[in-house]
Amino acid sequence: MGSRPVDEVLDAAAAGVHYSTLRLDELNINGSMTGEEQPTTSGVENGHQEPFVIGVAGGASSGKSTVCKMIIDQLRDQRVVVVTQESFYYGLSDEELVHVHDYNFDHPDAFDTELLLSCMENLKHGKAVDIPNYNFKTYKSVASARKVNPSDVIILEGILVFHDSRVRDLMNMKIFVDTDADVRLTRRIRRDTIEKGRDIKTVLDQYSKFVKPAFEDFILPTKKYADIIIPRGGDNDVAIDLIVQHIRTKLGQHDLCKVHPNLYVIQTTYQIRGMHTIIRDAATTTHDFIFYADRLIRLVVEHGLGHLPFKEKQVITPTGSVYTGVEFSKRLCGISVIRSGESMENALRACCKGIKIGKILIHREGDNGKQLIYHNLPKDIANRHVLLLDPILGTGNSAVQAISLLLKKGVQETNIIFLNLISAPQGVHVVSKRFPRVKIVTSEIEFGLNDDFRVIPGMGEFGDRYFGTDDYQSSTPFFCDEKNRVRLL
Ligand SMILES: Nc1ncnc2c1ncn2[C@@H]1O[C@H](COP(=O)(O)OP(=O)(O)O)[C@@H](O)[C@H]1O
Ligand SMILES: Nc1ccn([C@@H]2O[C@H](COP(=O)(O)O)[C@@H](O)[C@H]2O)c(=O)n1
Ligand SMILES: [Mg+2]
Repeated sequence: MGSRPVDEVLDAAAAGVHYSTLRLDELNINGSMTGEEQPTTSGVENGHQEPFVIGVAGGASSGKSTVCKMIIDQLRDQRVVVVTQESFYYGLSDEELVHVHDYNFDHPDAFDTELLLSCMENLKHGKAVDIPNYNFKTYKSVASARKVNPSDVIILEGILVFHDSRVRDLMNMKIFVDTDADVRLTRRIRRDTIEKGRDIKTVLDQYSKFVKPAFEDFILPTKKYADIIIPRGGDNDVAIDLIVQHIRTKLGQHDLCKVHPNLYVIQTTYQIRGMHTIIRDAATTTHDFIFYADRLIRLVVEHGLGHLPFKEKQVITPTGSVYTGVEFSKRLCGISVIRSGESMENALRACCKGIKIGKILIHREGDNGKQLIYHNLPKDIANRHVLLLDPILGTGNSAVQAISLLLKKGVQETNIIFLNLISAPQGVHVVSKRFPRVKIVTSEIEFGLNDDFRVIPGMGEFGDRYFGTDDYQSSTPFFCDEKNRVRLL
């Protein structure tokens, strides 16, 4: 396929066609399309783009896991998976267990490198794998393996991940976390006594007998293979930032927030990821779905309110001091897009006492045609800031209809904040292109749209799941097809 200017691609999307072929990773910074036109699924699944494999090595407690977490947090709109070398420790035999203090866990032979290699090769070729689940207390792998799906970015971290040349050769980027030996020892003492329940004498004995010599003999010599050496590990924000930028460039994917300055994705945390994991799970009960969706909606609403203009205000505290703060904007209303947007009304009411909430109903005919069929808006809406509520931004068609109506009613574009739980890049492009001054606040960016214009990975029909009118039950059987898509039986 030849190059197409970026505007043309976006216009095609805005016209309601080609959504399923618009991929952010086809847009390079110069605004041309790169690569084959593909349906909107993972590059891995399409077989045209291998995942980007990053190796993170360094001494024990140098901050490898911390660096990985920081990279993942910054790559928030990419699918990233971390594989740790620790998962591939050989289990100890009964005989070895008796003499566990003589076992060298820092020697390359302590790891099942053949199994690690085969898992990494499969992941690199887009196949899901089962990663062993190693238990540091029993010194054995537990029966239940961890299923790891292919992703855009695979991070392999561990003390000796650069030791075997075959493993190194799978890596697109090699990072060595270089932290002072005293710092590593201090952290190790804290971690092994608190988290692993070991006594300090055992920790120090293991350190001088095995950990320190192995660092010098096996780990430090692999530093020469690193493309990037990060001094001070997780404290080195600049290095992490540069690494993330490089990964994005290599993937041909650019931070949506940089492409669209009107887009605000709330800072992710493991709590937020955990809540998303629950509401995206097809097996989650209606009760749990509502509970966790409500928690996430509340976060999005609070974040959205933070974008309203404030006036400075001074108050006198009970100690007689002056506190200089701000005053909430008063001319505000919420507009929910029926039906799923109504699920966001309670959170808005809980944050803004007595707020007026209007409604818009858009009927979906197929997916190219969307028709506005009902609206009930506050009469003075033109003078208000509007929080537009819809948990899912997919193609952007409904949003365009809703925002067009608000503008027709005299609302200023800059006074509209569109609140979503999840947003597909296609929808973000479409809304931002038409209404660049509308702020979009969301909690996660999706991978894209499938051939039926549904958001993927998504969470199904939000309204049905929230209001309990769906047929997803915890017992609903499903399977993952060859492309790792969930199929209901
Ligand atoms: N920059 C840092 N400042 C303070 N503590 C840190 C820092 N980096 C890591 N830690 C702590 O040190 C311990 C080891 O870090 P971790 O990232 O797990 O190291 P590794 O994976 O290399 O063993 C953890 O308890 C972690 O919270
Ligand atoms: N049963 C085990 C297995 C490993 N170790 C130590 O873990 C360190 C590697 O983990 P990092 O997160 O620090 O990379 C390594 O130094 C092993 O000695 C252990 O103590 N017990
Ligand atoms: Mg670690």
